[in-house]
Amino acid sequence: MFALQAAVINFQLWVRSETACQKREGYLEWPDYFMAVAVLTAQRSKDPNTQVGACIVNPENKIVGIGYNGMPIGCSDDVMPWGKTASNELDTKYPYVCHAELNAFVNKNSADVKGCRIYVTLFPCNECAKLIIQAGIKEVIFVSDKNHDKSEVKAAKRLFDLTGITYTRFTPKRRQLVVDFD
Ligand SMILES: Nc1ccn([C@H]2C[C@H](O)[C@@H](COP(=O)(O)O)O2)c(=O)n1
Ligand SMILES: [Zn+2]
Repeated sequence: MFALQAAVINFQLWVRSETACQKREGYLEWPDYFMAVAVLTAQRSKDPNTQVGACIVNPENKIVGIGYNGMPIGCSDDVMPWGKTASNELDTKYPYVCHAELNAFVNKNSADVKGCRIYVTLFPCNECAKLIIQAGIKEVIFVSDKNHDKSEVKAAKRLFDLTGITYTRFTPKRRQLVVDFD
């Protein structure tokens, strides 16, 4: 009788420790993680209207570059214009602001980005599409396509189609990810 009880107890301990050795559930999966990095990076932007973030990821799921839209280095955010319209186009942000994708390439920490994918919060314009193609990026994952009717975006899609670069709207696994410093 005593021997039998001991055997039962041991078995229960084994079951409990097996459960504890399972991997954690609800962890952040790669796509949500990379897009969250792009979204968080966009929060660095000083653009009062549209904040964009980009995150370049290599085939080994390593982040090799991140960027957000901002004025060139040395051009004070407090002096440069941030408006969309002005009587003179030179007094708007457009001729000066560096796009998030451009900054992600410039900030890259690897020799090249061939075969990488880029996570962007806004669909790339034609100028960024050219950079994406020339750099050897194979896949674009985007959140917003709010400028889909603009020729910059239409041209970007034409370039991607011609060069076989895929572009996919991001479908998150989870709707919200809270960063809580508390
Ligand atoms: N793929 C893109 C498209 C745009 N941007 C930047 C450029 C501007 O700072 C802003 C767009 O401003 P809006 O015309 O919406 O007032 O977004 C970028 O970084 N990447
Ligand atoms: Zn662009």
